[in-house]
Amino acid sequence: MSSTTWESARDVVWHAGRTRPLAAEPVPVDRADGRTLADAVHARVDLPTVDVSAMDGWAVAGAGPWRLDGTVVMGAPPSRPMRVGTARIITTGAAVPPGAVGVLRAEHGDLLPEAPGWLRPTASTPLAGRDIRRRGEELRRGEPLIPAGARMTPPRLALAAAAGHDTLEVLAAPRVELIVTGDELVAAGRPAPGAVRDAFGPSLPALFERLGARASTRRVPDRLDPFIELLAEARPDLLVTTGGTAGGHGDLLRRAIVAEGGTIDVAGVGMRPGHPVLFARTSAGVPVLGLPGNPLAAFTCLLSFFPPWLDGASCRPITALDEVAAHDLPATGLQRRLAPFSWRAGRAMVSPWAGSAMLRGLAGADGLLVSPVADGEPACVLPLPW
Ligand SMILES: Nc1nc2c(c(=O)[nH]1)N[C@H]1C(S)=C(S)[C@@H](COP(=O)(O)OP(=O)(O)OC[C@H]3O[C@@H](n4cnc5c(N)ncnc54)[C@H](O)[C@@H]3O)O[C@H]1N2
Ligand code: MOO
Repeated sequence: MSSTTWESARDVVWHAGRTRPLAAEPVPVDRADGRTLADAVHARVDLPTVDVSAMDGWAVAGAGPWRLDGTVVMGAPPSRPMRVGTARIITTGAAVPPGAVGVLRAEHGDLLPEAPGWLRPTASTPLAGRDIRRRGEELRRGEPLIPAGARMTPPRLALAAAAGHDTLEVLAAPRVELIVTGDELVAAGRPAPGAVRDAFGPSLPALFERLGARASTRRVPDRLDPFIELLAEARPDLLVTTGGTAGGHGDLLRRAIVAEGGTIDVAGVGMRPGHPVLFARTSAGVPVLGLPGNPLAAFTCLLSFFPPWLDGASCRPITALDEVAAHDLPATGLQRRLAPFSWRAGRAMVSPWAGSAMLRGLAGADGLLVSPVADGEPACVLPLPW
């Protein structure tokens, strides 16, 4: 299969995710922050559940002065009906008794010193319906509140709890199996001249965690047989490999996928760095994202293709990217260039360390810029999850 455009490759990966959605599981509301909803959340009650006071003061019936007639108990259902000419002490959020015309704020009334137990207004504000939050004015029972595929945030947790939910159906965190190849790699210490310290083992699991996934990591020798065996046995939601993608004599991944009986959907993408990236499925249908070994290329590919895969597997549309008009990345046609950038005076400025094998640019960047197709067009921004 020949090289695919960056956009089409993101679509292919999204569709692959969509055909194998993540499993759903119930979690208590207070454990659901950051999780993705498997089902839409609907209101289980009207909010407010009854007419409630919006202020501290008195619920009043008829025009003043009023005779004081007790206190509304906070959190209790609406109390006995009020008679015209009476007032009841009420606090913010307490149920307004039937028969009340409105709420007189504490600062707008006075207890009469000459007539204990009587209240008079001190401001001439109309009282009909005043400072009452009506039952269901925020939401109605059965109304959809948060759509399936949305990520839970603290205010969404608050909304779900307020609407009566104890548990939520969320998607299981995707299980990623990360396979790091490269016999030249050393796992610890200061690399000797010519040696290469493994940059992915310590960083990509953390990146997956930030993207909402759980990764386990394995090192595999640069030999075909163990790789084929691994592909045949792997059952994660997504298998991610690093290295061995380029079309030279190594080309370990492509040969292993074909030998295992898998299917290659994307063999190379019109992007730099990252053009040898590969997307495939094993014979058991497990999706495989093959990242190039060059460090920046691996990151540009992961940040280009993992989020669309996760959007698909979470049954939501592909997340649209922000655009930036003020940037210094030249147009490169359908062959996109991706570069770490920083904001300077409102302009996205590309890092001088944007080479495929470099890490220094990304380590200090605000985002990754994707070059426009034609001059004068905005560039788009791949957000960084840190
Ligand atoms: N004949 C060709 N050679 C290359 C091509 C090509 O099209 N034809 N493409 C170049 C591009 S572009 C890239 S990107 C790389 C992709 O290489 P591979 O995916 O095959 O990866 P390796 O050969 O295993 O490694 C490349 C490079 O990256 C270093 N590396 C690998 N893993 C790690 C790691 N975990 N931590 C740090 N550095 C790592 C590795 O040592 C190599 O230096 O191919 C070009 N060549
Ligand atoms: O695609 Mo390569 O990643 O330019 O170095």
